[in-house]
Amino acid sequence: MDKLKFEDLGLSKELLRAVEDMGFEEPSPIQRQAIPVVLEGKDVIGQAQTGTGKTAAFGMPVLELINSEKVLQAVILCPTRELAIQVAEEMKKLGKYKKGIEILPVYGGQSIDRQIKSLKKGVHIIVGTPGRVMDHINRNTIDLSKIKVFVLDEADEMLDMGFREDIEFILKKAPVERQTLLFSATMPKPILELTEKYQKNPQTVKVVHKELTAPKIEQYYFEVKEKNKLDVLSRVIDVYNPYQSLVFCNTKKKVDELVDELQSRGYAADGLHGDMKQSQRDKVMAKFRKGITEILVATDVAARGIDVENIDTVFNYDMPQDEEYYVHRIGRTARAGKSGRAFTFVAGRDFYKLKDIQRYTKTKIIRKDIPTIGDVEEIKNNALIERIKAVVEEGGLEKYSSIVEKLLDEEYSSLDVCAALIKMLSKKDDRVENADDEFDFENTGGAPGMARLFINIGRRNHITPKNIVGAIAGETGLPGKLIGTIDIYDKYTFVEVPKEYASEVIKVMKDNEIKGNKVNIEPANAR
Ligand SMILES: Nc1ncnc2c1ncn2[C@@H]1O[C@H](COP(=O)(O)OP(=O)(O)OP(=O)(O)O)[C@@H](O)[C@H]1O
Ligand SMILES: [Mg+2]
Repeated sequence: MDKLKFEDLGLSKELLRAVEDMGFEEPSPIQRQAIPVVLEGKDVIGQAQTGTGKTAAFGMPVLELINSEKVLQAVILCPTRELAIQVAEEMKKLGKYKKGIEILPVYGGQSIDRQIKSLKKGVHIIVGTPGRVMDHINRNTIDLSKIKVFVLDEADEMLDMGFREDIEFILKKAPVERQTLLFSATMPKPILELTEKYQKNPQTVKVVHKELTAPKIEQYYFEVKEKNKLDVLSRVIDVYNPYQSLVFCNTKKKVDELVDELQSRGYAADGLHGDMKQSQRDKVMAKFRKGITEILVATDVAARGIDVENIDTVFNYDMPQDEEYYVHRIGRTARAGKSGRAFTFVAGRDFYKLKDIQRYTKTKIIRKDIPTIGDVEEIKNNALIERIKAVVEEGGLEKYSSIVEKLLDEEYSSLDVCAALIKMLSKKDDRVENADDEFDFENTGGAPGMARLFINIGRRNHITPKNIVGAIAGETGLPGKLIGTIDIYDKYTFVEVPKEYASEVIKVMKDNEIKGNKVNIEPANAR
């Protein structure tokens, strides 16, 4: 069975040529198994891991099942607009040599008039989202009476409660003798029971694996506190240096916030969610596909089906709501035989969900230590050393030598001069100075609700408790009465501040000055 080539699957030479153009050397297992069954005219439930070519597994036989008569013969439904666009693109590539076959993506947010114009010209296959397809049915601009084949990509998602009514409405408009194909990486039982209703003697084509997730994804988790997620994300990105990554949040608001924060830290990040205008969504996707955007922060709108070649890392910044979503989210990496990594942030009660996910996917998600500031620095230093070496190797430095000589004449050592230059260089892209995730304010010995902080002020000649409270209040905007100093010793003091402000106080006061004395501040239990 595994020896079957594209030529053995009963496909026309037009499709074989297209597949060759696309660089597919041999069919993937789901393609080997599903294509002949669909060509035989059977209904199919196709399940195979993410990134294993399910699109072509239904796309190729769909293209073979239709003829050039100018009527709508196939409908492919997808849960999101981005996926509809992508699947239509792949279908167009596959159908490149099938002359006179028109394929049209039909999705919300795009001018309906323009779609109607295109539909009027005669279209053989539409790839659409349920809402917009329904809209066209109601306007009589789509006629399903000649439909031969119907595909639900991401079938479980499409048949989930949210989409079911729309799907049923659409399916009822198609002839009963049509073929119905369902594809997804996940097929939860309740959905399988439902398929009876929509299919006739469906044949299940399941590429069996022990685990549900794609095999080449290394799966890790970090134990984090909610408030430290941003710093942990920055550190992990700095240390692992992903080529392109996808970061999943559970809400649109969180996506917007995280994008702002990442951008202000200097990362090439962008966001994608359902509240954005379609033109904006299209721009974001185009920039991400081109590799201009390195980090795409998204809601689950990007979880299913999206195929971007260079995503090597997926972050579950928020724990996915259900097990299936974990599978689809991390499946945005390690596609078509490549490898990838998935990092899941586990905060508090998420731990129980993590266990459920592992049970469902039959995989082990391995705990990883959060990179320390030291790790980040080491990586950055190494990168800097490499950069400097490369510049030295490149040569052409004569022009700058005279400046160095001038400095050396002034009795600075060459070591001092170099160190100063490196300091100037690395200040530019220092994104993690404020990282604070190591702080634990639970056992600082403060009064209830308060965190006890240790402050070292060096030579604190004329510093009084009032000075300290005043400085902290002034710098942080925290009401002075909330801050209680405990004791001033020779060179250090303890301060108590409300726990929820403690990390902010440390951030703001660190490397600050009180009466001309440098402040060093940390939780009392960190010493
Ligand atoms: N036979 C093949 N050989 C090489 N690459 C292939 C082959 N078939 C498909 N691909 C490529 O593999 C990638 C993943 O395919 P596709 O998007 O169809 O996966 P999928 O199984 O639908 O995944 P998901 O469950 O995430 O939707 C695409 O870039 C596709 O072009
Ligand atoms: Mg797919």
